[in-house]
Amino acid sequence: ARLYTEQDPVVILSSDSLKQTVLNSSSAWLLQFYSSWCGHCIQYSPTWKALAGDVKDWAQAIQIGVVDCAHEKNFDICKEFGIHFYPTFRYFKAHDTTNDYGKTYRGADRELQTVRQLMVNFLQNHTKHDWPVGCPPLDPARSFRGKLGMSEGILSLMGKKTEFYTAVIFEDEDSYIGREVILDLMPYEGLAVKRALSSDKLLMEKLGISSVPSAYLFYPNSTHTVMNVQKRLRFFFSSFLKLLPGVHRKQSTSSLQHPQPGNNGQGTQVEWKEFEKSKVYMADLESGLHYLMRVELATHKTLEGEELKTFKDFVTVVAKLFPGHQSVVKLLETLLEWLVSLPLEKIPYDAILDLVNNKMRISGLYLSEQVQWVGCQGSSVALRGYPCSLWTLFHVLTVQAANRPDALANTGFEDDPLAVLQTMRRYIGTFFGCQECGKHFEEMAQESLNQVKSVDDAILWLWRKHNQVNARLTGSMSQDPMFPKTQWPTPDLCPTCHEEQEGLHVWNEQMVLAFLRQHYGASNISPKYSSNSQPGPPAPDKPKAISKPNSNLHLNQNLKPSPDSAPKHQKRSDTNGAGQKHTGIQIEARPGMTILGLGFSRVDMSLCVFLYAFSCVFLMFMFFFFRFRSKRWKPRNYRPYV
Ligand SMILES: Cc1cc2nc3c(=O)[nH]c(=O)nc-3n(C[C@H](O)[C@H](O)[C@H](O)COP(=O)(O)OP(=O)(O)OC[C@H]3O[C@@H](n4cnc5c(N)ncnc54)[C@H](O)[C@@H]3O)c2cc1C
Repeated sequence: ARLYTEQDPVVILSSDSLKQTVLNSSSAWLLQFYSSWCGHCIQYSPTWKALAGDVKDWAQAIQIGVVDCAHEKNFDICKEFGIHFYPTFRYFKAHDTTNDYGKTYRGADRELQTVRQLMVNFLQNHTKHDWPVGCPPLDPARSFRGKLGMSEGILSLMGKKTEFYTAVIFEDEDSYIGREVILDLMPYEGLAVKRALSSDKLLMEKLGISSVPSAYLFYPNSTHTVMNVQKRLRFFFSSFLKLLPGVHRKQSTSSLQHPQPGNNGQGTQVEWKEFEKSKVYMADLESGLHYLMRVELATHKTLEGEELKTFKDFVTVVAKLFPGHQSVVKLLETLLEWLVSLPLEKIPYDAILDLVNNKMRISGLYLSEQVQWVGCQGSSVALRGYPCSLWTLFHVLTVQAANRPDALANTGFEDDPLAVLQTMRRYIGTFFGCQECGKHFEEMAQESLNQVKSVDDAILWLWRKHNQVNARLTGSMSQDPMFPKTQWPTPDLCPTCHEEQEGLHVWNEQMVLAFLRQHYGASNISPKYSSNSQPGPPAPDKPKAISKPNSNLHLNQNLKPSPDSAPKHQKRSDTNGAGQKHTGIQIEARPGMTILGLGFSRVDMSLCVFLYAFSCVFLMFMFFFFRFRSKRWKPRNYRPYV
């Protein structure tokens, strides 16, 4: 199942329901945008469920919801809300009509109590104009103004018959108990709960309160006394009050709770695909690339500075090393050419998406939009998938860098054994949705990446670090019970990788290296289940010619890369282009293209060419016509005496 189900006390939101639920709502909202593949989201889900259960009586004031950004249905909405990392926590004020995308909580402390207290603070940030319907005042009791302020208000209850109980929680100013008890009792009728501060000495003295927190109760029959609870804790105060005779839960509360939209169409049944453990599946790599390009990166509205550089380097490495189907490789190469030929320092991601989606309809470019996890499929839709495919992709790339030493020539990465790992490090640190994973990975890189001196070292470094992560996550909640985290490759996959020395298990790293080169080599990648398999077979493991940028491909031929903006490797590839093989990309008659944001149809383009040719012919004709006329005119009008 997905991380959250209808049985959980959270409201599951999706693209269909998110906006109409949280914008202009009568209550405030605290949403968690998560990704079901993100280990930290998985680990955090029990806390979030516990929090939602703990504050479910606060629903008239503030509600807890979740949005799964890994669900295809929610890709666009998560992009629109600018969700870059998971989990992202967003608050939405009640009655907010500004259509904004909420306020992000960036604190590192996500403990239940901290988040609950933040919810209280957030509620108090409302003004009296946008105060959530049904939420009682949370400020210290001062509703009756008089010379003595709040004391008089509460003291005026003494000896007075009322229709309901009034409970007053005495506490220090920074304590949350009073406000939490007020919110806990919100759906109950027959009593009012107020908060008073220990700084109100007069009131404390009059009611005989000597320590805080404590509670004082005014009965409807005008009697009053200190509330006698076993422990002065929120739960004890709240339970005591809920059990008072005559105090009932209001009938209508449940109707204010949001209906769970029938699993949101988030089907949990996925057909199981048979696969071999000893193979790598192209479908996983392509699904991973699809998710990376169209979902993970697409949450960034624009790419500039370091982000743009990281993206360009990532595309360079993948375009040159990805042993995929020609259609995918061509798409990556086209993207790379386009990126390096653009003089822009800032690129709107939508423009990149247009290319990834081949809006220009260049023949033979295609990356499937279908997600097909095979070797990376999980026993439930919430497990494995994307992070598994990302590991697989980078293992494949480290092996490709070793198997095809010339592949990165003229890219600025030639002879750099760290090309793939540094690119991965920067990608994971900059774009990977699981920020905590990125931090751990960065720590590992800082610790030992400088020890990598060859492409073989790079293969082994990534293998070691992946095993380190496996060891850390063994038994964690993100572990799929069907695919337990182990030190990999297991003896059944590679018996010679394992040895024993003095009764201790040791790796035979030479064997591990040989195994990794075979396992992640192009010939071990199965095309089974790949939606891209039709356009052409996967590229073989042989060295590939370096592509010479095809000038026809430049979206804007007038724009030459400025010396500063064109990356070093591109400048080199331009000058060394002679003798290099053509990428083989053929441009079909294009039905349309976009130049500087203006769309041109095929008819527009044909008209331009036609008019251009016609005006040339016309000008030439005019030139010869007048020249001929002037020659004839001169002798006829020659007057020697003038
Ligand atoms: C860079 C990175 C850092 C991450 N950090 C964290 C983290 O800090 N906390 C967290 O909860 N999750 C983290 N994740 C996610 C986590 O590592 C898993 O990817 C996720 O839990 C899915 O696990 P899985 O069972 O599919 O196997 P994965 O660990 O994703 O492995 C995928 C496949 O790679 C192969 N494999 C396994 N081990 C190795 C190895 N040592 N060398 C080569 N191939 C191997 C196996 O065939 C396996 O099926 C991270 C992911 C990435 C990409």
